[in-house]
Amino acid sequence: MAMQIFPSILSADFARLADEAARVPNADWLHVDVMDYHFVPNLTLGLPVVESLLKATGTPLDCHLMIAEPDRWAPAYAEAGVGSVTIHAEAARAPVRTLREIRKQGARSGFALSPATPVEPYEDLLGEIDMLLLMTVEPGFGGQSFLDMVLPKIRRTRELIDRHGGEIWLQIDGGVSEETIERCAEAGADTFVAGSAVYGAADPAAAIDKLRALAQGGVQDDV
Ligand SMILES: O=C(CO)[C@@H](O)[C@H](O)COP(=O)(O)O
Repeated sequence: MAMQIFPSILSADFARLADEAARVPNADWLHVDVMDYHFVPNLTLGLPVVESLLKATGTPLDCHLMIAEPDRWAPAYAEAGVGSVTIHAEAARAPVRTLREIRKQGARSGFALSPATPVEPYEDLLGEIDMLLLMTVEPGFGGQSFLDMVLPKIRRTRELIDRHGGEIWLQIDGGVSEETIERCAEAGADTFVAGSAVYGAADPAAAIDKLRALAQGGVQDDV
């Protein structure tokens, strides 16, 4: 299983986003946290900034919509050229329709679960999803501590995905660091969002290489 590292620009300098994207040429994708002060108690950026970032970097964008009305706004991100658009289970009112609309616009469809949201009720949705995101902190802020309680859910989700048989990425987001990434990989995650562990490092590109190697090691140790 290839391990992917997605630096979160939430921990980057928002006044220099193009430069910050260029500091991580070895990133698999760039993770963009869209927050609206309603679904989460924080406000970041929206579609106009994402459109500018698309022009400024060749790295594909993974937009994580932490907003109250994802059904209304998600398709526009896909239409703009974002490679992956993720909506939250707790906010979406018509997830099947919205996930299909994201795919119809040519993007990968992502579905996110906050730490206390169980995965089992969404098993029937797996056919509509290209990436399942398990939050390992409460959504809203970077720099929080990793929630160990999510590890059993990562294992159960890996089992569900393998049983489903599709090519669904299992993404983890929140508190991913050199201390936590091996446990997540061993539990079955293959796609890792890292904000402070990358942009808080003196050399963000080297931090990505280290995280990727640790994640790969977490899987190999388990075999
Ligand atoms: O979605 C979020 C927070 O809601 C994350 O993407 C954070 O930005 C991750 O930051 P670190 O925990 O890695 O610092």
